[in-house]
Amino acid sequence: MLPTATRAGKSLTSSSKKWLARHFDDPYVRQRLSHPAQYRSRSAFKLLEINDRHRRFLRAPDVRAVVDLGAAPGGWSQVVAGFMGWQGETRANVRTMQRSKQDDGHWGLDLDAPSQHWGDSAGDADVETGGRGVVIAVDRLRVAPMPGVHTLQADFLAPETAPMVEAIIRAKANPDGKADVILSDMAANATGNRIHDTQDSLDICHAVWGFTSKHLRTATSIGRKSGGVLLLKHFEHPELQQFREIYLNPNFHHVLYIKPDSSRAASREGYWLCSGFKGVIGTGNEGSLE
Ligand SMILES: C[S@@+](CC[C@H](N)C(=O)[O-])C[C@H]1O[C@@H](n2cnc3c(N)ncnc32)[C@H](O)[C@@H]1O
Repeated sequence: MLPTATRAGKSLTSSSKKWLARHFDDPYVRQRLSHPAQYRSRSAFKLLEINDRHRRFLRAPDVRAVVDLGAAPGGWSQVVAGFMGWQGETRANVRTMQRSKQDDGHWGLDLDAPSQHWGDSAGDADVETGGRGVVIAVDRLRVAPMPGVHTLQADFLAPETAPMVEAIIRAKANPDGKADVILSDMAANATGNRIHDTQDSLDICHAVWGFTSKHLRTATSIGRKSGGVLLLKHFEHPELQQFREIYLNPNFHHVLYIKPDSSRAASREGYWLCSGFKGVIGTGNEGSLE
């Protein structure tokens, strides 16, 4: 069935109509809408593809703390929580999704509902099955609760956010305040101005790197040479390439550029999959596994 927005096409501008036509023609959007996991976003397929093709870093049984930055509406968090053995949607969420699906046929989530800053799914756990570890989902937008995922609605570029994320990691049975995997799918709204958009992407990459240098577990502490993984979205540009050379290449055993098939060809986005974190001297996160 066509989404309500499409059925109400008369009130849309021609560019919105074109966007909707492209959107619902997209095989990954179709896959999302029919997939039994009810992924909240098309982006979920990017993470599944990256994980399947490259080292299956999310499947390692020693992964017990994952930070998902730019998590809304929650597709990546769903994928990770699934790998950690968390299953199901909270009953309240299923109701919200069913209602929203009827209402807008789009994301399937009520993003305007009141925010749950320190969301703990335990109270809604009647449809979930228990997994191991925790996913911490951070976004400026609300991420509706799901089993195994703790949500924080905050701007990651604000200085007070990183300490809040660290506090959640510590509170969730990781007293060292460190995560095994850090994912960032954060992207500022594109303006079309190349200089502006490049600067936004650089700002995000710097903020994520600042957090990673202090809070990603090292390969040494995990005991695996490929342990300690950062997946970082960025926009392709020579300045971003420089960022990679200065901050990522020296501090990880492997850094791989990935443009998933599921990423739209017209988009300048790409991902760096960085594995085997060596630790950074002077951040309190030293150590290497040579
Ligand atoms: C492509 S979407 C992420 C999709 C998500 N990975 C999923 O699978 O559902 C990018 C997200 O980054 C978020 N974002 C952008 N800048 C941010 C910031 N400074 N702090 C927090 N979130 C941010 C946006 O709100 C948006 O939800």
